[in-house]
Amino acid sequence: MTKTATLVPRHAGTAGPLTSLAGLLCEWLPRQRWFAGKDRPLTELNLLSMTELFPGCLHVLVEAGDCYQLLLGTRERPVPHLAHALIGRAQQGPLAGLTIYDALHDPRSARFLLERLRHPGTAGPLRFEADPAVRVPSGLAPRLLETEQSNSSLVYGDAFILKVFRRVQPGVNPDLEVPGALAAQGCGRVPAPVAWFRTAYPMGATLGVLQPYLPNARDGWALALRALAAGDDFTAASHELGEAMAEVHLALASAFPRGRHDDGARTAAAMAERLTAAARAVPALRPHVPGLRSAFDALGTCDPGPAAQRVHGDLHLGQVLRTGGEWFVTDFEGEPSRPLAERRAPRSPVRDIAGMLRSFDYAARQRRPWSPKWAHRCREAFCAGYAGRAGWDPRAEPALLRAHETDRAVYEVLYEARHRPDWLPVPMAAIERLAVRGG
Ligand SMILES: Nc1ncnc2c1ncn2[C@@H]1O[C@H](COP(=O)(O)OP(=O)(O)O)[C@@H](O)[C@H]1O
Ligand SMILES: O=P(O)(O)O[C@H]1O[C@H](CO)[C@@H](O[C@H]2O[C@H](CO)[C@@H](O)[C@H](O)[C@H]2O)[C@H](O)[C@H]1O
Repeated sequence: MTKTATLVPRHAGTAGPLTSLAGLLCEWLPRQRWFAGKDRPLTELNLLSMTELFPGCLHVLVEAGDCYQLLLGTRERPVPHLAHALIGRAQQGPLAGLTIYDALHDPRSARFLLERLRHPGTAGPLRFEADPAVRVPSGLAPRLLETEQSNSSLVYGDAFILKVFRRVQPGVNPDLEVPGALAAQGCGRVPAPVAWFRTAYPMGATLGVLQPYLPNARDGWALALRALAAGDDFTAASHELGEAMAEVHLALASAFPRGRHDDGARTAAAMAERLTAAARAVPALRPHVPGLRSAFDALGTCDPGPAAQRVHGDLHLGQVLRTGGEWFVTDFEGEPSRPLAERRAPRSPVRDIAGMLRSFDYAARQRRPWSPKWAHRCREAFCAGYAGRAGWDPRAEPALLRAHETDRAVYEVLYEARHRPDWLPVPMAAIERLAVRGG
């Protein structure tokens, strides 16, 4: 399928005139939801690699603060049905005269990409691999998910979903590593990878993962909002979610080496450091810093809870899917802004529990007037479900839970300030509450 694979050596593509590829990308990248460097104008980027994946589709890695993966469709003439995916028309450089699109929006390119995954092999520095035990049929119709995402996902015939990582870091991506390891443990709560692709240049890194698609699934966020709007109880679902998370934590603890019990003082110092960095970026946090710090300091004296282990790392209601009366857990990438080594390190499982508890609060705050009792009931049910399976009750050590919830709320403040400033009041309300209680 792949005819040629051209690796363009590291090459400084300064923005300059907006009609070069680099110039077009400097305009286009900051408009993408998954682009992290929105805080300042993008004036320069480096083209790290460019590989022809198939005729009319280039695989590109660019350095623009971080390394980003792009699939660029090139056409001789504008294509009206791809107008929404237009990057622009290059007037200089190797692509001069071509109209360039985000190829993931183009069904033709998306079909070719699936073909590549169905046939393991290489294309320049790219390597396509697959689980030989799973048969992926050809000709499945692609559709690009339009949900708010940190990456881009293509669904093929409602049978498989391909996540194309946008921000690429060296090393194996946990979203390939963890589901693979959990499948080997027989954990049925996480869809197992069936094919994936990586690059060897300019670093060894995972680029995308194909998994079975869970048909007719609704994510926990949509289900929680629906329950809230209808005045329905969500405690039974929350209880089952707690059980499911405990199962996933147990499987993670068997699949990966465990760490020691968290050293409270060290964890508190790391949390305080994240708070300092967040307060530097978000002035609204600054008055609360002393109160929030005292929530962390309590870690020095409270029970450390369960030993550190691999965790999900960015758990919230949007990461869990329900279908056939069961919960499934997705997206093991961790917090996208953190370095990969940190995301792969053993952490306290309380981190995940805190993430989900914060998510009940986020959901409750979508209703007017907001519904703290609803969130409280969900928290209790989730913790009870977790305790029943894991043998450890997250409510046993309130200071531990509060410190992790505070750390998570600080992350959320930074996340919202960068990506969705309109949402900032949601984690800020929690910050105000946690700072007072912590103080
Ligand atoms: N195996 C799956 N089956 C069905 N839907 C899925 C599956 N995996 C992910 N999704 C959905 O795809 C969307 C994006 O997935 P996610 O892993 O959260 O991406 P990102 O890391 O880019 O935010 C979410 O709406 C999620 O619910
Ligand atoms: O893109 P990801 O799913 O990997 O996660 C990032 O985006 C999430 C929002 O889409 C963000 O989650 C926050 O908002 C949710 C509601 O939209 C809420 O349920 C979560 O509790 C809250 O943290 C997540 O933090 C971020 O990493």
